[in-house]
Amino acid sequence: MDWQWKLLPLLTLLASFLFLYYIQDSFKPFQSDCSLLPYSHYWIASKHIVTPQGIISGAVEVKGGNIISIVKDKDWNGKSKQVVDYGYAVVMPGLIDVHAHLDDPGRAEWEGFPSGTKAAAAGGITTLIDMPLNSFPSTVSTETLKLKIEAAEKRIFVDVGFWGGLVPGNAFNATALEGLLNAGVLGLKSFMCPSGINDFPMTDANHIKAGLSVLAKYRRPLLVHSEIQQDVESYLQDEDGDDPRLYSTYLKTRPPSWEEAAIRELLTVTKDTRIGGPAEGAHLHVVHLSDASSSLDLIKEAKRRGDSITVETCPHYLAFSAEEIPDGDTRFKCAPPIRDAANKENLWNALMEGHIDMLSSDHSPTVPELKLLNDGNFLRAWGGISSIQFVLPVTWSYGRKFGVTLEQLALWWSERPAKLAQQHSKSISAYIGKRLSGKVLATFVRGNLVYNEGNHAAAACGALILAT
Ligand SMILES: NC(=O)N[C@H]1NC(=O)NC1=O
Ligand SMILES: [Zn+2]
Ligand SMILES: [Zn+2]
Repeated sequence: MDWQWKLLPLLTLLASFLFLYYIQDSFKPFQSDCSLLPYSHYWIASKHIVTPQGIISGAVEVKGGNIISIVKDKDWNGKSKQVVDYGYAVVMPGLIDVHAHLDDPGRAEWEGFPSGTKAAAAGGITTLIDMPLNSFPSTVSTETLKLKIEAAEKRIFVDVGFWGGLVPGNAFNATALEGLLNAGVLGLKSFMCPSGINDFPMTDANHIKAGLSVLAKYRRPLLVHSEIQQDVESYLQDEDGDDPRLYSTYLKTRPPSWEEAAIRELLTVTKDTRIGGPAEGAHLHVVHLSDASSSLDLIKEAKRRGDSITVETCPHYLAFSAEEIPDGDTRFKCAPPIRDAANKENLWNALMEGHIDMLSSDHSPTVPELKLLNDGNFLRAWGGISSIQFVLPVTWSYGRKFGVTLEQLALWWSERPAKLAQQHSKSISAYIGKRLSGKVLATFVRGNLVYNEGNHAAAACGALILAT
């Protein structure tokens, strides 16, 4: 049913132009607030087009919202055609961000659907999957998903899908979970430590096991924030202990052993996802891995054993290191925390070697007041980094030292995330590649030029992506 649903807006568009199509030639300009381009049939030309068969010089033909052909220079004559020529700038698949917190409804002043999806478009992201927490209420039931959908409708500039929340209140209620999955969430997300959001309590291995058995039937993934509190006392210490304005004070409160403990616990459950196991068909995805040592080793071992498990990390763990975070600069506070430079290097190595499967933003903004920028108290400030607009240039800039290729960017940011969310990337974006450090020039979503050098399309024409 999925493809039919996606075709619907396309058909509407086609139907309205059908009459004109027959009396005019196919290059007839069309007027749509959805796109900054006045054509629905055109070619995107570039010397660097990232395709599954490697990088080519040529053009991508787009018609009625779909890519209908990709041609190499030698087979193409651009004359008398509608061409958007990006020269040496890179044309590549749009990014799919599987981990973003848009806080609409309920906390739209942190980030709303319009602002968040415009920032995504400016960053080359053409699809984002919204996390079930930080909005109010949290997305944990069919009713609360409906509120999300209502808040998003006609207000999104890129495509948006939703993860549902797995919480103690629904974990043992298969009917409730099935209702949520039937209503269209692409999978579920849970926390193994306090989430910082009151109506999103944490789950333990029993909740997760129960959730996975329902997800197995739907063949949809469970995403887990994998940290378990180890030493509550050090976590709670504050003024009486070390200086809360020092990043090192915060770092000590969330050691790698938290991640390791959570992943160790998760692996007791993921063994059920092996072929022939009781939860075959379910998949577990570890979000925002920060610890590149024991935690990563455990995941590698589970993959070798045949568990259905993947792992992501985020640009902030690849770009920053604990040593360089200035005192009181709580913009860098996130959980799990940014660790030392050696760990960052190991995360890059793991990514390059294929042990980390994909990247996501974990875009988790809030209002400046809750970041406590004046106090600079790392222990009390909101944990979460606002980043959605910058992830592609950041990955490219910091990855060059490690020899990152454009194909790898497409693998980590488009292909693997698409597989996790069971989406097929249809969209394309262009950004300046090798000669500069990487800047998104333009973003196309379903054939619409939604972002072009600082300008956004007038209308919010992103599609809602609901699982069927
Ligand atoms: N609630 C929420 O967004 N938490 C996120 N922030 C962060 O830094 N890590 C998270 O899991
Ligand atoms: Zn998290
Ligand atoms: Zn998150």
